[in-house]
Amino acid sequence: MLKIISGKDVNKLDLKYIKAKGILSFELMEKAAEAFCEWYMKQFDRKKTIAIFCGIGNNGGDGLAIARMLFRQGYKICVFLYGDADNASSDFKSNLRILPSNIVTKHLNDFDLKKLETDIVIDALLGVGINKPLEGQLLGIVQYLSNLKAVKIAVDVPSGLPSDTVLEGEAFSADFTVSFQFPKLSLMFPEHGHNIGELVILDIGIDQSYFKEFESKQFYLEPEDIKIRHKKYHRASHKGDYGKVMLIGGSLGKVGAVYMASKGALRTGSGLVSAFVPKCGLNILQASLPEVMVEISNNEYIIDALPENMERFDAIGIGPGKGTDIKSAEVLQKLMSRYKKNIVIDADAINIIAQNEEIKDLIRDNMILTPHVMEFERLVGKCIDHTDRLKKAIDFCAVHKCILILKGPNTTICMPDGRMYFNSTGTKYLATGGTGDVLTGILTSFIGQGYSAENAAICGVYHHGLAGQLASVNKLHGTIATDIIDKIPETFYVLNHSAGNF
Ligand SMILES: NC(=O)C1=CN([C@@H]2O[C@H](COP(=O)(O)OP(=O)(O)OC[C@H]3O[C@@H](n4cnc5c(N)ncnc54)[C@H](OP(=O)(O)O)[C@@H]3O)[C@@H](O)[C@H]2O)[C@H](O)CC1
Ligand SMILES: [K+]
Repeated sequence: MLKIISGKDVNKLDLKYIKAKGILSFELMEKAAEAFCEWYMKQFDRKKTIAIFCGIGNNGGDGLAIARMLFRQGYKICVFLYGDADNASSDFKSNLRILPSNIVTKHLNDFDLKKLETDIVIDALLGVGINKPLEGQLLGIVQYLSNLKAVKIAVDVPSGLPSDTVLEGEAFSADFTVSFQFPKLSLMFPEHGHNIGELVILDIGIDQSYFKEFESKQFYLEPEDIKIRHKKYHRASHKGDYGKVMLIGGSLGKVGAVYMASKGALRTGSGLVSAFVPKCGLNILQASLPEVMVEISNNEYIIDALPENMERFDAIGIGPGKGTDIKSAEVLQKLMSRYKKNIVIDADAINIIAQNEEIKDLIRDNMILTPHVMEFERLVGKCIDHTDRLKKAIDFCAVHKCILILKGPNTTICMPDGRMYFNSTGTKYLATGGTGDVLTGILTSFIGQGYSAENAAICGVYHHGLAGQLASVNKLHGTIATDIIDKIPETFYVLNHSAGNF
């Protein structure tokens, strides 16, 4: 996994690395630019015209190195400079000196942006060195470029975006943000979704040992982190090894939620999946999902009791489609006080907890809660912004000793000791009804298979995001939750047969 350190530490990290390797900072910039160009050349052909906008710091230096390299590869480049080159960083100056003289280079003081025609905009105006909100001429440039009809690519971070906090004012709006070595924390924030576009992280060779001295409990998940957590099965494994789980949920008109959670558990590999639903769910589930064993509560429409002998299950997931009525609340309370193994708590079960302090006090270290942002704010109160939200999430886990999975772009797994894992899979197409129910099924299944709650959370969130990516390749906004379920098995195959990020 990649450690996420603060923007102000990037410089120190670079120094440490170049000193240890006996290389120049210029050479590290070359590596960053090479990595960028390798990515760029896979995405775009040489017919497209490129305008590269460079500030006078090292982000601008990256831009100049990228301009040189792409030009040498036959791309059509024009460079636009902003700022006084006399005050530029030394690596910027070095790169300006060796910029091929036949690249058209203009200064933004002498150029009317309205005359700009380009297919691609590469933003290398400001990186992690930003120290105040954008204003004046630079703000105008960034606003103009953000609204341009072109493909917009931000180098490291969209110019104007602080690396660790929520944006004040405005920043560049990119279609792609290509960040070096690790994602800067602010690239994980939902507030910045329209600034970042698609996020790409490029390795520039600074391995994790160099990150050790930088204090951070925040990490970005990589495929290897998932593979090493996968449980190994052997040829004589039997269904008992794959776990016996139960999903509790459903109410009149919402039986589909339990269907999706149960099928999600089956597709993740559970040996035996049972569902506990109100009477109205019996025929629906039996007919639509014959692999699932169905047990029913006495009431026709809501869950008003718990299954007998719950300890026969290795894990229980509760919430999908459950409803928030008083009877359901009582059932949740009983489950949380009596069941001693792991419980995954989702959807209406979270809404019940939000309304009832007594039930909230029952949250313990064997529980995983999976709220989306709105459910989370019902639990802890309104949050000012994502910085505040993450802080409250960590405080919540510390108090209740539970794991909390905050769903959204880069779904975040928060641990009681303050660690946070940001997911690297997922897609905007996951934002559709029922996908949370699928996640509940996946998580419950992993725990039932013997994964620790932490490993289940890490693997579950990752596989769920990857299934969403695979399902949406051709379906885009038409992707629905059941498409995602069908792709779960393929995520194991993809993960085991490919290297690198998805
Ligand atoms: N390991 C890596 O990830 C590598 C990253 N690289 C790239 O380097 C940048 C960071 O470069 P740095 O020189 O530290 O900073 P910037 O280029 O972002 O900007 C510094 C200049 O910007 C001025 N500044 C700051 N805020 C503003 C503002 N609001 N308006 C205008 N100007 C601003 C600042 O001037 P001051 O006088 O105010 O200090 C600087 O002139 C990183 O993001 C990567 O792109 C390297 O390539 C190596 C590897
Ligand atoms: K930038």
